[in-house]
Amino acid sequence: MHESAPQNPRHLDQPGSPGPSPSSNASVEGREQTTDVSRRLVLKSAGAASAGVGLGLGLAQAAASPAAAADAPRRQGATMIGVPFERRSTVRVGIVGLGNRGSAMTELFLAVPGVRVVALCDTVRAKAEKVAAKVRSAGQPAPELYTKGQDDFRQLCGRGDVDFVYVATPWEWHFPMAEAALTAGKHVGVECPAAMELDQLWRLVDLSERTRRHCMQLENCCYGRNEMRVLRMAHAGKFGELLHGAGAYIHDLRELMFSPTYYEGPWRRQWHTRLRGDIYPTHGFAPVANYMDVNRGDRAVRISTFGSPAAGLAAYRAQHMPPGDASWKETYVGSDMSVSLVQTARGRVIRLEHAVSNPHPYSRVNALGGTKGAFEDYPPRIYLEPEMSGDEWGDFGAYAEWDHWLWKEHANPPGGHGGMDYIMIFRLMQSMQQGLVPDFDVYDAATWSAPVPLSHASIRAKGAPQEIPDFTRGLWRAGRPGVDSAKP
Ligand SMILES: NC(=O)c1ccc[n+]([C@@H]2O[C@H](COP(=O)([O-])OP(=O)(O)OC[C@H]3O[C@@H](n4cnc5c(N)ncnc54)[C@H](O)[C@@H]3O)[C@@H](O)[C@H]2O)c1
Repeated sequence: MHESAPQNPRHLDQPGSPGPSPSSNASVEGREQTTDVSRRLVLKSAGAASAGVGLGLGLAQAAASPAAAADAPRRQGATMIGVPFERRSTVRVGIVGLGNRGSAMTELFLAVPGVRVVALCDTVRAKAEKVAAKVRSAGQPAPELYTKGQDDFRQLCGRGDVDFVYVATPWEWHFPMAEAALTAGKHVGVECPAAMELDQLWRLVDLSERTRRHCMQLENCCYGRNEMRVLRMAHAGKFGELLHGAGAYIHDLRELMFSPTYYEGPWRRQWHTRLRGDIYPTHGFAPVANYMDVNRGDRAVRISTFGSPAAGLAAYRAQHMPPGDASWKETYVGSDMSVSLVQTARGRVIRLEHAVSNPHPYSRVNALGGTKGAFEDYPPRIYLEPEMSGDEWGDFGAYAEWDHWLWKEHANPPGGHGGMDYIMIFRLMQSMQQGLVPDFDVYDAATWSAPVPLSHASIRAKGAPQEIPDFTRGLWRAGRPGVDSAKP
């Protein structure tokens, strides 16, 4: 079974490397540790508890509250909101991590006109050579390879001829790699999630502001055809006043997580020995955050999470793994199903779910509701007044006129996940070539990833709400374009 699941192009995967986290104390032996992860986030959120951005507070009251901004570390540079890329006819890309994801995404970078893949990095030389062959067969010069160990990505980041670094490595590497790219003066796009700890998210915000380089969460689901259509309809008022939404990552990854060959080592499974909550929130959270203009007129202010027992991975191991397999040393603490509720400054509610360890058909839920109707995905269905009535869902296919211009222009995009990967890369490269403001920025990356540490902290605190920091430091109130872009 291949996680990218070409059988169903809408399935999203997570592809890994062994080795302990460079930045956490997580135990490979499996005992959950009260690591820096939970300590740091509890410290941060305790301060924000006085934020006054409470349940049901209206926008005006929320806006009047100084506490979220007060909780933020001191700004070290001007905001990156609304900052355009420097215009360049050719974008020169360096790619770090050439496993399942990095290798497939290289093909998409190569498919966009005006993009050159100039450097590749992976600790496994054979993987770099394989992807280099793809670059050459696309007619581009042989890329430089960086395969001399776990820190060679720093050399790639330091090259003078790289404009953009794409990071597709195990989660524990996302932060150090994004940090290195920004520090070297490069724009960086990071796979999901952007970082695993709250202080790392703040550090990315600070670094992006200081270096004047964009740090972006490459959340491909924001570019799904359904998501973009719902986004446009929501912004046009078709659902009325938006009230609630839901997003999820429900994907049975047991076979892949125990496969000796699919990921580069057991990194993906080992995160289940460290954190209890929603360790992969962005696929579900980001599209709904876009519908609700989070960081563009609304703000995610707090999260409460409850987690079920962790039983699925141990049950799978008992059935499939031979005695003596290294996995028998692991203790899984991650909740098989974690359910989070996020409240926004305008009082809206977003439900997030994460479940990857039990039998269940794939779903990102992707739901939205307002005063005039509702949408639910998997399968897509819509209920809008006055078109529908009598408790009968309507045909979402009938609303194709609401497709985003990117989908109207690229009806059959290449690549996996139904084409949204390509649409995202095309749009990002277009923004860099034309000198546009990116559709999403470091504030979105930090907000969408914040449930990783905060859901863990909430579960440990018996579901107690954890304040989500205002990474914009007060600038979330102004409306501005995002993924719902105008055609340039
Ligand atoms: N957005 C999506 O739809 C999507 C889909 C799949 C994977 N992902 C993300 O992509 C990332 C990679 O997943 P994957 O399935 O490709 O995993 P993988 O294990 O197949 O690939 C990771 C690669 O990183 C390399 N690597 C590890 N440490 C490194 C280091 N220090 N320097 C250089 N290279 C290093 C490994 O050798 C491996 O080739 C993860 O963050 C995952 O969540 C996102």
